[in-house]
Amino acid sequence: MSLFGKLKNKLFKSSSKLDEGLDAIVQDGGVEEAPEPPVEAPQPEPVPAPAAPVEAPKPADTPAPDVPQELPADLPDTAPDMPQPVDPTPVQTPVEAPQPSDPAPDLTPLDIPAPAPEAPKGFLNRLLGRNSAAPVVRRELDDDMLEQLEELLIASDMGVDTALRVTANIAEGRYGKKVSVQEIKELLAQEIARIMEPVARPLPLYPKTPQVVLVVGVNGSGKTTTIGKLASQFKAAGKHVVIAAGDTFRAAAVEQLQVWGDRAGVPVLTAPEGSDPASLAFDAMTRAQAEGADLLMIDTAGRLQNRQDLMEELAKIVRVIRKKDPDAPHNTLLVLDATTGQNAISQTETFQKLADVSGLVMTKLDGTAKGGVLVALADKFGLPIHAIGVGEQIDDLAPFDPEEFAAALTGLEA
Ligand SMILES: Nc1nc2c(ncn2[C@@H]2O[C@H](COP(=O)(O)OP(=O)(O)OP(=O)(O)O)[C@@H](O)[C@H]2O)c(=O)[nH]1
Repeated sequence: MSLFGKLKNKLFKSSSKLDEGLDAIVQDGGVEEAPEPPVEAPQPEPVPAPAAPVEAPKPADTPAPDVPQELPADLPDTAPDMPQPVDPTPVQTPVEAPQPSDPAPDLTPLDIPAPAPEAPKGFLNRLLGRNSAAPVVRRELDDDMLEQLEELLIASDMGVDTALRVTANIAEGRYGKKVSVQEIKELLAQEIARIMEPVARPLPLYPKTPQVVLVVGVNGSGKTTTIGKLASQFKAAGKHVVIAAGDTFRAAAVEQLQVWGDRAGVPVLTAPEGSDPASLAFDAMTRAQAEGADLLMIDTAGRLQNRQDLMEELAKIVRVIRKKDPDAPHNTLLVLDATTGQNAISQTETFQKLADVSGLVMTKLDGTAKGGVLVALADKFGLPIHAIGVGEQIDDLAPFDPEEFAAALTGLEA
């Protein structure tokens, strides 16, 4: 299965709440209606007989057009949202994160047949056993329905403000009209994709190295795993990566990061338990500069129980690495766990006060029904979403694709 197919499947697990809720809303008070009459293919105009006989070309002589049958239907020509390799010539503007030079085997599926060209309308439905003449339930988009919709979006963690605005946008110009489940899903997916589009941006890469990426987030949000996955992607793209295990207070956290460093084939700098994380960050910066590393990723502690301590710790790390490079850290990634729902909002607020957060990675989007919080985050903070975690394996970090996400969240079938 392709990476995108896999991602979609994983994300679809998160859709059930919204998906089922939308079905229920339209069914509730909806009326079964006869389907629209099938659209007939236009008949060619009768052509008047030519005055003189014209020899028609023999179809047998014409070679059949070479129609590719094996194109992967769900793969783009290039992976537009995947991180792109960096041009070695220095550039002033940030460039996107690199794409692994060794594409995962998942990226080359060839067994998904492309739909036959020129298929008549309804052909696919008939092929899939869907009766295009089956009645469709439609419900009038009235106050009751809009209220139910708002409640559903709020329950799906989109947040009150976002839910109200999305519902209002859906109602605009359609109030009093009848909509089917498919139509409401399409409208909702469009609204969600529109909100998410501006924040879907890969981690920018800068020509100046080492680029320092400070990784923050509460314990258990997936920082270690995300650092390991990112390191593996950058390493595969030919980047020299160094990791600093900055959560020096927990031996288990350091060990875990070493495991991920080994998996990614990237060195992990550690310091004795309880030592100063800022001192480790300074040493790591020295080593990264000496080795000509492209990226230095610094893990940090996530103890929100004592915010003052954590704030001072993060501030000290930043002060110290700025002695080596006044522009560092170049990115401060906040890692959020999607399964925490609305907590992700308060965590973002808190970490924005503790550190200069420049972008987000949302983990554990596989198998959660709380993916809606991403919409609220995008709407409220507008921070770039660099990547999403969709599993515990090293290749389970994907670029964020707003349309795919919106379709998965609403249960919209392609
Ligand atoms: N299903 C799933 N699990 C994930 C994902 N990302 C991380 N995890 C799991 O979440 C748990 C916590 O991840 P860590 O990377 O250790 O989190 P952390 O923020 O470093 O936590 P501390 O080490 O406690 O600070 C682990 O069991 C990971 O396997 C993801 O995208 N999907």
